[in-house]
Amino acid sequence: MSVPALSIESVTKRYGDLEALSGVSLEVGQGEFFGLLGPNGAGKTTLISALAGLARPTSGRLAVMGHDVVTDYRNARMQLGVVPQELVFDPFFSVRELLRIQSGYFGIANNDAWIDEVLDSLDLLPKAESNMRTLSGGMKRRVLVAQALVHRPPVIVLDEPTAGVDVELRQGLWHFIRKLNRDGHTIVLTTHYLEEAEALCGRIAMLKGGRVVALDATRALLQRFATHNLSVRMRNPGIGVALGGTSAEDGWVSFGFDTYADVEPLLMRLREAGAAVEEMRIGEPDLEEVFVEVMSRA
Ligand SMILES: Nc1ncnc2c1ncn2[C@@H]1O[C@H](COP(=O)(O)OP(=O)(O)OP(=O)(O)O)[C@@H](O)[C@H]1O
Repeated sequence: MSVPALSIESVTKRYGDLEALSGVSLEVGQGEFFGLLGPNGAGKTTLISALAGLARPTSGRLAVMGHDVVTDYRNARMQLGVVPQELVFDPFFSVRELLRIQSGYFGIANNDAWIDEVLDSLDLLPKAESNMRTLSGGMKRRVLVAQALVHRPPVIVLDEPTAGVDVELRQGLWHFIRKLNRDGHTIVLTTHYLEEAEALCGRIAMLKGGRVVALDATRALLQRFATHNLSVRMRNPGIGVALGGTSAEDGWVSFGFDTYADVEPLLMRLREAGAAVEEMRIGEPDLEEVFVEVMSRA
């Protein structure tokens, strides 16, 4: 068995009276595309800071590719690229200078060939000599991604990389990050865009109040919590309600169902009860429903 990309064991982080993380345990395997979801204040950024060695856990243990982030900090940090949420740069450097300085932090000299490759993949080559202060917000975000990659880390953590980013750039970023994942990198993503997490992540952990409240394959989460939905518009919606449906506007009545085999018997019962069906549509479960459900139960 290969060593896990991330191993997080019973991690607690206290800020004074506030417990930002309360015994978080999870493991992320090498090559996974993993989602870390949760409402504001759930502890996602705190967990990422602990992984990057920026916040020391009050108790528990974290390791990146088998290297403990406290006792073997340098090796752990070499294995990890973090794309932070905040856009903070020294405005006086050019993009290339910034990436050279970042390479220096990791003790890498003569990194220009790789820097050019990363800049090219992120469509930043034309801006390589521009000062950071002249870049747009979206370009700055791409520089953050480039910065996280200068030392070729096998594990990449992105903290809300698409917050406030336009559709085109968002798709470009995802294309790039998917490619990194296909090339073997482990990706951990936090996002408030649940559609994005659903499309990208193979497995998801949901955090609330510093605890893991759900942890499973994305597909399993969708199946476990969300039901499909059959909405039927009928002239006599009362019949649908009598059969267990929930009435909405304009004669629409909706029924939850678990598998498609349930649909036909449901339609038959409606027909037998004399319902005059005028229109119908089927809704698939989505991660947003699951998220709302998990958060309300936790
Ligand atoms: N340096 C700090 N000092 C004191 N409290 C902090 C500190 N950093 C975070 N917290 C608190 O810890 C809790 C978790 O915050 P964190 O930023 O990890 O949440 P998050 O899940 O990343 O939220 P968001 O989705 O808003 O980014 C919050 O209540 C926050 O106020």
